[in-house]
Amino acid sequence: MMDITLPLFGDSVGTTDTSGLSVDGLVSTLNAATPWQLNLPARGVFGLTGPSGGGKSTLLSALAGQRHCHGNISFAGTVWQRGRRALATYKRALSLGFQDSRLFTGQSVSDNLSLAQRYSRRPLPREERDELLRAFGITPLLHQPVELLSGGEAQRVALLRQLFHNAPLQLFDEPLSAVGRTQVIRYLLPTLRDFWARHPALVIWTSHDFGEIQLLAQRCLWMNCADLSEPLSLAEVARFLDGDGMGETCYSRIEAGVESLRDGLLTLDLGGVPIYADRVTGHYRKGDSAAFLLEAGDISLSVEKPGLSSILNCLPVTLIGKSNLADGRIRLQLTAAEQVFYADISRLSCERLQLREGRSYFAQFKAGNLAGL
Ligand SMILES: Nc1ncnc2c1ncn2[C@@H]1O[C@H](COP(=O)(O)OP(=O)(O)OP(=O)(O)O)[C@@H](O)[C@H]1O
Repeated sequence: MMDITLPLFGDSVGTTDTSGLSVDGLVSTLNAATPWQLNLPARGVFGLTGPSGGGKSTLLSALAGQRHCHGNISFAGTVWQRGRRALATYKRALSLGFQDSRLFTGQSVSDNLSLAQRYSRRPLPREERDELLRAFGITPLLHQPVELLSGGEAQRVALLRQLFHNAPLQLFDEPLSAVGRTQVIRYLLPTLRDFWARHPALVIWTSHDFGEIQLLAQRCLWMNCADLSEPLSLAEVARFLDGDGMGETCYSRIEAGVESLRDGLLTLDLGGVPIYADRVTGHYRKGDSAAFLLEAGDISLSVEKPGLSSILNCLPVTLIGKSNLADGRIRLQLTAAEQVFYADISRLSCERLQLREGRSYFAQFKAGNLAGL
């Protein structure tokens, strides 16, 4: 995974004036009927999701030059593919990470990471590498042969290897699918967000876990039956996922302004209402915008303002929609501060509270239920 950018085939066809990623009429064995078109800026995190077998991995390997295809690809002003002529993978300024980690066997964790750093054109300072090793829980594993790592450990090392390489285009193919969800949402995703804020790159993050994408990306590509969408809003993709039956656990993504962070307790401002999150590990400054996930099952609703409670968060909301879930519960669509989110409650609660669309209620949730901060 060397990070060398060269004009392709000499100066005659080598450069374009596009600074980001430009894909035009790209065809692999999978998508003759729907050539891929894609234009992304040089910086930003984009999700990529869609049904299994839709072609996501094929697209990533085509971008990396690891899959036979024809069409045009350029990145940062350099042509990577024109027609059937393609620049070798190692000459593209990218890294590609796989679900099955693909670490270099016969070497230790430390050897794998050192190699990525040696071939990086944007190497990280020592202190930052040490901090990432700690955040990813890799420090105690540094001298282990990679063959002895568990699936989740190997994925964390592989992801770290990509961060150490720090390429301008970073492609990820379900890189955290074997890592426990709590570790991913509470520690790894906030660390990644901090990392790309410090080291901007174009990142394409493929996952079946839409929660991961909601926490990392502002926009998302949808791939179904080899048909690639343009970058869509997260709300648009959430609608596809609902239609596809993939969204079993319903998370809402909410953004709020940072007020303060003291002793792991983060105070946020959501439309003038203070919201609290505890056990927060990311770096936040007053005035930042912070995004978090709230699971629909973690919200309770009251008709009247609740009294003093150990549940720190109490948000005035308006009910804008109700739908029946297959398991008998009711999914409520709520709005506050011009943001929409969901709460799942029992049918009995819905009847007892006599919930009506257009009316105002109080949504309560614990400080520990705000995930991803
Ligand atoms: N090397 C290959 N040879 C032949 N067919 C392949 C090969 N790799 C993938 N395919 C097929 O291409 C289609 C798209 O596969 P791909 O792995 O790109 O989908 P995906 O969206 O990444 O799926 P998933 O979400 O399950 O990882 C599938 O029907 C798959 O069986």
